[in-house]
Amino acid sequence: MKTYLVTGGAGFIGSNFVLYMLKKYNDVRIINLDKLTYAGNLENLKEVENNPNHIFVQGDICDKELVEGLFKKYEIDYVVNFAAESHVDRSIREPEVFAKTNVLGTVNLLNCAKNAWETENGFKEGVKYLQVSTDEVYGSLGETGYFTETTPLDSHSPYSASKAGADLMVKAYWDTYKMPVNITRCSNNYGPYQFPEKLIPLLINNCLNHKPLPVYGDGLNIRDWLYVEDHCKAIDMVINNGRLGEVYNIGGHNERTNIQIVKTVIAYLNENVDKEITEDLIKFVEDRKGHDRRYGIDPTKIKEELGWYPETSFEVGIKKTIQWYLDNRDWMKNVTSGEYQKYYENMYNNR
Ligand SMILES: Cc1cn([C@H]2C[C@H](O)[C@@H](COP(=O)(O)OP(=O)(O)O[C@H]3O[C@H](CO)[C@@H](O)[C@H](O)[C@H]3O)O2)c(=O)[nH]c1=O
Repeated sequence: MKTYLVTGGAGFIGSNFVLYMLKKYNDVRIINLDKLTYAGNLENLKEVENNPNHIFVQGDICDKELVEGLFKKYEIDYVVNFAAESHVDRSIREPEVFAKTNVLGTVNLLNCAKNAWETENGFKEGVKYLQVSTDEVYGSLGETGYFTETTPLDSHSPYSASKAGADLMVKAYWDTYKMPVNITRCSNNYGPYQFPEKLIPLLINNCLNHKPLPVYGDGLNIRDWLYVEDHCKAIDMVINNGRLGEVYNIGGHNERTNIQIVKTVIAYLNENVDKEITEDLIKFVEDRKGHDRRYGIDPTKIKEELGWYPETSFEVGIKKTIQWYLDNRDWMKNVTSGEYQKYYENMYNNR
């Protein structure tokens, strides 16, 4: 039995990872540490609520005593750090919280892991710290070319700067102490349980409520979309087989302009749900400050070294995703109303 400390496991990618791992393996135990900010939701984990291999702990990755306590209480083999403030627009308004959670939180996790895992001759056998990072640390591409693992870091937003800072701390623990680590850098994820501040669920939510669809700038910025389950599969592979100290880029090779995404969502909902959902809802608005023009990942390294490939094409993934939000309208209502958060805060405070 391997024990994982998964941080941010009630958030979008984190909860998908927890569900993926518990479905795939009977012999893993997951300690799920999540602060339950606005973007984390225990509703995402309902399927594993009664699974004895899933232990939920509400708390902050910056809390040294708490994290140290988890290492003392459980024999942790792997740390997978999903916990992060992740929304670029928010980071432009309030950068401090991004520096605190993303950089200092990562340092705290690294340090607690190091203290627990270090032996007289190095590190315990088989342990690993995996940092879940982002392609945004590489900055913005022109019309051609792709990010590879050797592309220099050139982050622009406070969000991506905080993620780059965290990545450099992880690298420092490898370079300085030879602590076993990996860093993964993914492109834009989409799928179930994504908080509707991010483009795709925001579009779905607004369409269903006949609200305008805000498109930043000219709508021609490009993102490389990755179905979240394919990302989870890649992380599992990197934990098990990634070469120590290495970075792996994870991307679906699905580049789309934002306006293409907007039109795809409208077309699906118009055809399947409501004829009043039309392109008239599109509203071009002021551009995001420092808006990166294009992200595109070259996933050759993870494909060649670990045999990873994305299983879900964008055409299939986007339909599955929209349908999931249609089938889970209560989830959308709960996460946007904050009701769920209050309910669970009470529940955990009363334990
Ligand atoms: C929310 C929103 C976004 N946009 C644009 C901005 C971007 O070009 C694109 C996608 O925006 P977002 O969904 O906020 O995602 P983006 O800024 O690319 O960053 C995401 O993808 C990154 C990976 O590339 C992750 O590291 C970030 O945590 C994640 O938030 O859509 C709009 O035009 N209108 C909107 O209302």
